Amino acid sequence: MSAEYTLVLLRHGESEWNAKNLFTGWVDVDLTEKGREEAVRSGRLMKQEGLLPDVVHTSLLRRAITTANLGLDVADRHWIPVHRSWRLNERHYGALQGLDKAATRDKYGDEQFMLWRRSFDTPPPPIDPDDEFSQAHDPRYAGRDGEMPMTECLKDVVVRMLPYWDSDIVPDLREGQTVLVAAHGNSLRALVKHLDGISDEDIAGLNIPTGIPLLYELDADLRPVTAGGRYLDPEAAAASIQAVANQGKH
Ligand SMILES: O=C(O)[C@@H](CO)OP(=O)(O)O
Repeated sequence: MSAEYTLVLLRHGESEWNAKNLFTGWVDVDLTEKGREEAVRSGRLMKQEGLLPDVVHTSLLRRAITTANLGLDVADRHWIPVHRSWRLNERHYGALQGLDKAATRDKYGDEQFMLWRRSFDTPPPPIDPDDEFSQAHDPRYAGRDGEMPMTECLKDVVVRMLPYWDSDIVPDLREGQTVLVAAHGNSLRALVKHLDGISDEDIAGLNIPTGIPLLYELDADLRPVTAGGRYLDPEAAAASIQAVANQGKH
């Protein structure tokens, strides 16, 4: 299999709610200082590897948008076209948005906590539209009434993300562009599941680190030449993956 297309996936740097250990989902929190440094470093890594994106796709959330901006600036690619879609947003965490992960684990137990966090098809309870952490009245989603999630499991994310992959990202790849997708832990898990053909069970064990570019070289059928792709800094990725997996533990 020879590499035909170049795709770079980038989860945003550490967010304020990652640092506080809160379920985030669609809540539009900013990066921490550490998250900004991670974003800058991601740009340096791309530049060092000569991986220069021609186009970037992001979610509608600040942490992904700012990560892409900071990284691309360092890589001198601040000028490339940008496309944004709610379909790349983080998984909507329903009524868990804004709750402390460790307290939620203590209250509901390990099994329920992991079902909500990592099972493929068990969504958390839906959020009340008038909850302070609901996006029901957020103008960026105006007119999306039918499509506006109140909670999502990973399966739901796959269903809403894949149409954008097919309609917007794949055509850029087929044109031979190096494509950067700057998104989120769970929207990228959905994409990686699709690319690598990971089963509904095994995807539970896959975590994406913050701020480390993940390179996928794809063959003519858009299949990864190397399963799982390659992190540009594998050591930092391994440490960060462990930290994500451990979230919710005291
Ligand atoms: O809170 C969230 O939105 C996500 C990503 O930060 O967390 P988790 O890794 O627990 O799915």
